[in-house]
Amino acid sequence: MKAAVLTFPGSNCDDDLLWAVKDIAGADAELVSAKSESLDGFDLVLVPGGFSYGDYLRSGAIAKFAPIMTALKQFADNGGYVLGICNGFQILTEAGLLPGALQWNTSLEFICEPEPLKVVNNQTAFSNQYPEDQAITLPIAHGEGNYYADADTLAEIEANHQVVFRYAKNPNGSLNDIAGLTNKAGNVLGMMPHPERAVEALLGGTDGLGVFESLINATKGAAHAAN
Ligand SMILES: NC(=O)CC[C@H](N)C(=O)O
Repeated sequence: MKAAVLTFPGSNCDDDLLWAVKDIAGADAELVSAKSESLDGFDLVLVPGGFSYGDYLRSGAIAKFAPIMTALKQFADNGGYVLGICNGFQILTEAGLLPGALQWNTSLEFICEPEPLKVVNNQTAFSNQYPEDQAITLPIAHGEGNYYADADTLAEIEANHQVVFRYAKNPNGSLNDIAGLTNKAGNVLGMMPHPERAVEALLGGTDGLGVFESLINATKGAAHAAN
Protein backbone atom coordinates (compact mmCIF):
# COMPACT_ATOMS: atom_id res chain seq x y z
CA MET A 1 0.00 0.00 0.00
CA LYS A 2 1.28 3.40 -0.91
CA ALA A 3 -0.22 6.65 0.39
CA ALA A 4 -0.02 10.16 -1.09
CA VAL A 5 -0.10 13.14 1.28
CA LEU A 6 -1.16 16.21 -0.71
CA THR A 7 0.48 19.58 -0.08
CA PHE A 8 -1.22 22.83 -1.02
CA PRO A 9 0.33 26.26 -0.49
CA GLY A 10 -0.64 26.93 3.15
CA SER A 11 -0.99 23.28 4.24
CA ASN A 12 0.66 22.98 7.66
CA CYS A 13 -0.22 19.45 8.77
CA ASP A 14 1.28 17.65 5.76
CA ASP A 15 4.57 16.69 7.41
CA ASP A 16 2.80 15.53 10.58
CA LEU A 17 0.43 13.42 8.50
CA LEU A 18 3.30 11.88 6.51
CA TRP A 19 5.09 11.09 9.77
CA ALA A 20 1.97 9.50 11.29
CA VAL A 21 1.16 7.25 8.33
CA LYS A 22 4.77 6.40 7.41
CA ASP A 23 6.95 6.46 10.51
CA ILE A 24 4.33 5.50 13.09
CA ALA A 25 1.77 3.36 11.19
CA GLY A 26 4.42 1.89 8.88
CA ALA A 27 2.90 2.49 5.43
CA ASP A 28 4.82 3.51 2.33
CA ALA A 29 3.98 7.19 1.73
CA GLU A 30 5.20 10.40 0.11
CA LEU A 31 4.22 14.04 -0.29
CA VAL A 32 2.54 15.01 -3.57
CA SER A 33 2.32 18.65 -4.64
CA ALA A 34 -1.09 20.16 -5.44
CA LYS A 35 0.56 21.22 -8.73
CA SER A 36 0.90 17.56 -9.75
CA GLU A 37 -1.71 16.16 -12.13
CA SER A 38 -1.33 12.47 -11.36
CA LEU A 39 -2.01 10.08 -8.51
CA ASP A 40 -0.85 7.02 -10.42
CA GLY A 41 0.79 4.46 -8.16
CA PHE A 42 -1.11 5.39 -4.98
CA ASP A 43 -3.69 3.34 -3.10
CA LEU A 44 -4.69 6.00 -0.59
CA VAL A 45 -4.78 9.81 -0.67
CA LEU A 46 -4.55 11.91 2.50
CA VAL A 47 -5.59 15.58 2.35
CA PRO A 48 -3.99 17.43 5.27
CA GLY A 49 -5.03 20.29 7.52
CA GLY A 50 -3.88 23.86 7.36
CA PHE A 51 -4.83 27.06 5.62
CA SER A 52 -4.67 26.23 1.91
CA TYR A 53 -4.32 29.43 -0.14
CA GLY A 54 -4.62 31.37 3.12
CA ASP A 55 -8.27 30.33 3.64
CA TYR A 56 -9.16 33.22 1.32
CA LEU A 57 -12.83 33.43 0.26
CA ARG A 58 -13.65 30.35 2.36
CA SER A 59 -11.58 27.47 3.67
CA GLY A 60 -10.94 25.11 0.76
CA ALA A 61 -12.70 27.31 -1.81
CA ILE A 62 -9.54 28.00 -3.82
CA ALA A 63 -7.88 24.60 -3.27
CA LYS A 64 -10.69 22.93 -5.17
CA PHE A 65 -9.25 24.46 -8.38
CA ALA A 66 -5.71 23.09 -7.84
CA PRO A 67 -4.32 20.88 -10.66
CA ILE A 68 -4.29 17.74 -8.46
CA MET A 69 -8.05 17.95 -7.87
CA THR A 70 -8.98 16.47 -11.26
CA ALA A 71 -6.86 13.41 -10.51
CA LEU A 72 -8.28 13.27 -6.97
CA LYS A 73 -11.86 13.22 -8.24
CA GLN A 74 -10.96 10.48 -10.70
CA PHE A 75 -9.23 8.51 -7.94
CA ALA A 76 -12.31 8.81 -5.69
CA ASP A 77 -14.71 7.97 -8.53
CA ASN A 78 -12.71 4.79 -9.11
CA GLY A 79 -13.28 3.79 -5.48
CA GLY A 80 -9.87 4.86 -4.10
CA TYR A 81 -9.73 5.72 -0.40
CA VAL A 82 -9.45 9.43 0.40
CA LEU A 83 -9.14 10.88 3.91
CA GLY A 84 -9.43 14.64 4.46
CA ILE A 85 -8.52 16.05 7.86
CA CYS A 86 -9.63 19.51 9.02
CA ASN A 87 -8.74 21.79 6.05
CA GLY A 88 -8.68 18.55 4.04
CA PHE A 89 -12.33 17.97 5.04
CA GLN A 90 -13.16 21.54 4.00
CA ILE A 91 -11.45 20.99 0.61
CA LEU A 92 -13.40 17.75 0.02
CA THR A 93 -16.77 19.41 0.73
CA GLU A 94 -15.89 22.40 -1.47
CA ALA A 95 -14.89 19.99 -4.25
CA GLY A 96 -18.18 18.11 -3.94
CA LEU A 97 -16.54 14.85 -2.88
CA LEU A 98 -18.43 14.99 0.41
CA PRO A 99 -21.90 16.39 1.15
CA GLY A 100 -22.54 19.56 3.16
CA ALA A 101 -20.26 22.42 4.18
CA LEU A 102 -18.14 23.65 7.09
CA GLN A 103 -19.29 27.00 8.49
CA TRP A 104 -17.67 29.20 11.09
CA ASN A 105 -17.85 27.81 14.63
CA THR A 106 -20.90 29.23 16.42
CA SER A 107 -18.54 31.03 18.85
CA LEU A 108 -16.83 32.69 15.84
CA GLU A 109 -13.58 31.70 17.53
CA PHE A 110 -10.76 29.38 16.52
CA ILE A 111 -10.95 26.43 18.92
CA CYS A 112 -7.87 24.37 19.79
CA GLU A 113 -8.44 21.67 22.43
CA PRO A 114 -8.61 17.91 23.02
CA GLU A 115 -12.12 16.79 22.08
CA PRO A 116 -14.03 13.72 23.31
CA LEU A 117 -15.64 11.80 20.44
CA LYS A 118 -17.47 8.58 19.78
CA VAL A 119 -16.77 6.19 16.89
CA VAL A 120 -20.38 5.61 15.87
CA ASN A 121 -19.66 3.45 12.82
CA ASN A 122 -16.79 0.97 12.86
CA GLN A 123 -17.83 -0.71 9.61
CA THR A 124 -15.78 1.61 7.38
CA ALA A 125 -12.32 1.59 5.81
CA PHE A 126 -11.40 4.43 8.18
CA SER A 127 -12.65 2.99 11.48
CA ASN A 128 -12.60 -0.83 11.32
CA GLN A 129 -9.87 -1.12 13.98
CA TYR A 130 -11.98 0.64 16.67
CA PRO A 131 -14.43 -1.30 18.84
CA GLU A 132 -18.08 -0.37 18.30
CA ASP A 133 -19.09 2.91 19.99
CA GLN A 134 -15.53 3.44 21.23
CA ALA A 135 -15.00 6.72 23.11
CA ILE A 136 -11.82 8.46 21.95
CA THR A 137 -10.17 11.85 22.38
CA LEU A 138 -8.60 13.69 19.45
CA PRO A 139 -7.34 17.28 19.20
CA ILE A 140 -9.33 19.83 17.22
CA ALA A 141 -7.88 23.09 15.86
CA HIS A 142 -10.22 25.03 13.60
CA GLY A 143 -12.26 28.15 13.02
CA GLU A 144 -14.59 26.69 10.41
CA GLY A 145 -15.63 23.30 11.73
CA ASN A 146 -19.37 23.77 12.11
CA TYR A 147 -20.81 21.04 9.90
CA TYR A 148 -23.94 21.95 7.95
CA ALA A 149 -26.12 20.12 5.45
CA ASP A 150 -29.72 20.82 4.43
CA ALA A 151 -32.43 18.71 6.07
CA ASP A 152 -32.86 16.26 3.17
CA THR A 153 -29.10 15.71 2.82
CA LEU A 154 -28.73 15.25 6.57
CA ALA A 155 -31.54 12.68 6.63
CA GLU A 156 -29.87 10.79 3.76
CA ILE A 157 -26.48 10.88 5.53
CA GLU A 158 -28.03 9.38 8.66
CA ALA A 159 -30.09 6.79 6.77
CA ASN A 160 -26.92 5.62 4.96
CA HIS A 161 -24.90 5.48 8.23
CA GLN A 162 -22.31 7.87 6.79
CA VAL A 163 -21.47 9.49 10.15
CA VAL A 164 -18.33 7.86 11.59
CA PHE A 165 -17.31 10.26 14.38
CA ARG A 166 -19.60 12.34 16.62
CA TYR A 167 -18.62 14.94 19.22
CA ALA A 168 -19.48 13.99 22.80
CA LYS A 169 -19.67 17.70 23.71
CA ASN A 170 -20.40 19.63 20.53
CA PRO A 171 -17.73 22.38 20.41
CA ASN A 172 -18.67 24.21 17.22
CA GLY A 173 -22.39 23.90 16.43
CA SER A 174 -22.10 20.99 13.98
CA LEU A 175 -25.48 19.51 13.06
CA ASN A 176 -26.13 16.11 14.67
CA ASP A 177 -22.74 16.47 16.47
CA ILE A 178 -21.03 15.40 13.24
CA ALA A 179 -17.22 15.38 13.55
CA GLY A 180 -16.52 13.10 10.57
CA LEU A 181 -18.48 11.42 7.80
CA THR A 182 -18.08 9.48 4.57
CA ASN A 183 -19.54 9.91 1.12
CA LYS A 184 -22.38 7.61 0.12
CA ALA A 185 -20.02 5.02 -1.38
CA GLY A 186 -17.94 4.95 1.82
CA ASN A 187 -14.52 5.48 0.21
CA VAL A 188 -14.09 9.18 1.08
CA LEU A 189 -14.03 10.43 4.67
CA GLY A 190 -13.68 13.95 6.06
CA MET A 191 -13.12 14.73 9.72
CA MET A 192 -12.38 17.93 11.63
CA PRO A 193 -10.40 16.35 14.53
CA HIS A 194 -6.74 15.52 13.88
CA PRO A 195 -5.92 11.79 14.24
CA GLU A 196 -2.31 12.46 13.14
CA ARG A 197 -1.83 14.52 16.32
CA ALA A 198 -2.73 11.54 18.51
CA VAL A 199 -0.51 8.65 17.43
CA GLU A 200 2.12 8.60 20.16
CA ALA A 201 1.88 8.66 23.96
CA LEU A 202 4.32 11.57 23.99
CA LEU A 203 1.70 13.63 22.11
CA GLY A 204 -0.86 12.99 24.84
CA GLY A 205 -2.58 9.94 23.39
CA THR A 206 -2.76 7.31 20.68
CA ASP A 207 -6.49 7.37 19.91
CA GLY A 208 -5.84 8.56 16.34
CA LEU A 209 -3.71 5.58 15.35
CA GLY A 210 -6.82 3.47 14.66
CA VAL A 211 -7.69 5.63 11.63
CA PHE A 212 -4.36 4.82 9.93
CA GLU A 213 -4.41 1.17 11.02
CA SER A 214 -7.95 0.85 9.64
CA LEU A 215 -6.85 2.22 6.26
CA ILE A 216 -3.80 -0.06 6.16
CA ASN A 217 -6.13 -2.97 6.94
CA ALA A 218 -8.61 -1.86 4.24
CA THR A 219 -5.90 -1.59 1.57
CA LYS A 220 -4.17 -4.88 2.38
CA GLY A 221 -3.18 -6.56 -0.84
CA ALA A 222 -3.38 -3.26 -2.75
CA ALA A 223 -1.45 -3.09 -6.00
CA HIS A 224 1.49 -1.08 -4.65
CA ALA A 225 2.13 -3.40 -1.75
CA ALA A 226 4.72 -2.40 0.81
CA ASN A 227 2.51 -3.70 3.62
N1 LIG B 1 -6.07 22.96 11.34
C1 LIG B 1 -6.70 23.25 10.22
O1 LIG B 1 -6.72 22.50 9.26
C2 LIG B 1 -7.40 24.58 10.15
C3 LIG B 1 -8.59 24.48 9.28
C4 LIG B 1 -9.16 25.78 8.79
N2 LIG B 1 -8.23 26.54 8.10
C5 LIG B 1 -9.91 26.46 9.88
O2 LIG B 1 -9.36 27.24 10.63
O3 LIG B 1 -11.07 26.18 10.00
